[in-house]
Amino acid sequence: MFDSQQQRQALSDTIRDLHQRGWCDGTGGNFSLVLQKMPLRLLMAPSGIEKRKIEADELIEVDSSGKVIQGEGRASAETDMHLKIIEQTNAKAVLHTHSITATWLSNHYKNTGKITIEGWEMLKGLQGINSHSTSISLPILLNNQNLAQLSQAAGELVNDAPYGLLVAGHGLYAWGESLNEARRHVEILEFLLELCWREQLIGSQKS
Ligand SMILES: CSCCC(=O)C(=O)COP(=O)(O)O
Ligand SMILES: [Zn+2]
Repeated sequence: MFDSQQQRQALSDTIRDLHQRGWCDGTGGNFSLVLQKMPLRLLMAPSGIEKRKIEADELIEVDSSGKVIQGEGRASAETDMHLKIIEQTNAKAVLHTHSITATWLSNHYKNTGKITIEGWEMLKGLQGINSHSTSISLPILLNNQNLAQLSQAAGELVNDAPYGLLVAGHGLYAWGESLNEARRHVEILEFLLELCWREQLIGSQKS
């Protein structure tokens, strides 16, 4: 079992790595790790912090109502989304990225409410998938600055979602039963979205 300092280090390392991938530029994205389930204690990046240089001691602890219980700064504007996903699934970590690919595709497909992805070997990186011959539907929610409404809408979808969902014109939420699993799911989903985007680009060049 990791102690709290190791968890801080693991989460801040993950955030900086995701920044290096170009998936949370500037202050974009937010990230959480469950320290304790009952009562809930969530380790999170504070609101408005640059993800490029976040350090372990800058992370804050948040309770089940989104109140900061340890550390400096405000809770993320999107804390409700993290709380809802953790409340409704077995997630121990939620990673929210703002890649160009997820931002563009979620906007492009927002009227269909989902992106269907099928047939790729990399699908097997998602927990529970054992064959390329499968199909996932990544739900897309319309963006909403009212986080109570956005998280309620997310709550209706998370149990059928493939460890991820998109918010239109905004980004990806991915989760897992450990920080490692959540990170793998971000990498897999971002990879699959990148394939969709490149297919779109090739398609639009042909026509
Ligand atoms: C330029 S980031 C806009 C806000 C956002 O979508 C995000 O993920 C970061 O919000 P936070 O309050 O966690 O800084
Ligand atoms: Zn965001």
